[in-house]
Amino acid sequence: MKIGFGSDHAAIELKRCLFEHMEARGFECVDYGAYSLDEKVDYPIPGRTVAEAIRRGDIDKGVLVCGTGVGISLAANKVPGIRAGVCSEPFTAKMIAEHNNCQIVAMGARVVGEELAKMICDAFFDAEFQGGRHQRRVDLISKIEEDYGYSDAEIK
Ligand SMILES: O=C(CO)[C@H](O)[C@H](O)[C@H](O)COP(=O)(O)O
Repeated sequence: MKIGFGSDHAAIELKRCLFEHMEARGFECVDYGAYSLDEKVDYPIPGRTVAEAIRRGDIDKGVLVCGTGVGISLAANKVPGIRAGVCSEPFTAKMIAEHNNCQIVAMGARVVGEELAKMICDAFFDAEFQGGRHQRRVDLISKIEEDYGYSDAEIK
C-alpha cells in the first residue's frame, strides 16, 4: 500500500509525524507538501494534489491535514471518485474505511494531538471496506457524480 500525505501550512508538523509513523509501520509513503513552515499553502492545493494522485493510481490512499481537516477534505472530495472523511477519534476513522470506502482520512492539527492522530491513522489503515449494503450506498454517492456528468472527467 502506497500512502500520500498532504497538508497546508497549519499542519506540516502533524503531517511529518504521521508520515514517520506510517513509514515505521512499513507503508510506502509519499509527501506531497506543504514542505516549509515559512510559506503559507492554501489547503485546496494539497487536498487536490493528493486526491488526483489517488485518481491517477499513483498512490492507493491518503492522509490530509489542515487546521481542522475540513477545508482540505472539501477540496479532495471535489475530485471525482474520491471520498475523504474528517476524523477526530478512531471509531469514525474505522467506519469511514469499513462503511464509506474512503480513500482519504483527514484530520485537524488544531483539533487532535499527535498521539490521537496516530491512533486515528492506525484505525483507518487497519480497517477494510465491508461491501454489501455499504457498496450500494457508496454507489449512490458515485451516481451523484455520474448524474452531474463529471464522474469520468479528465484530470486538468
Ligand atoms: O481550512 C481550514 C479549515 O477547514 C484549515 O483550518 C486551514 O488550515 C486554516 O484556514 C488556515 O488558517 P490560517 O489562519 O491561514 O493559518
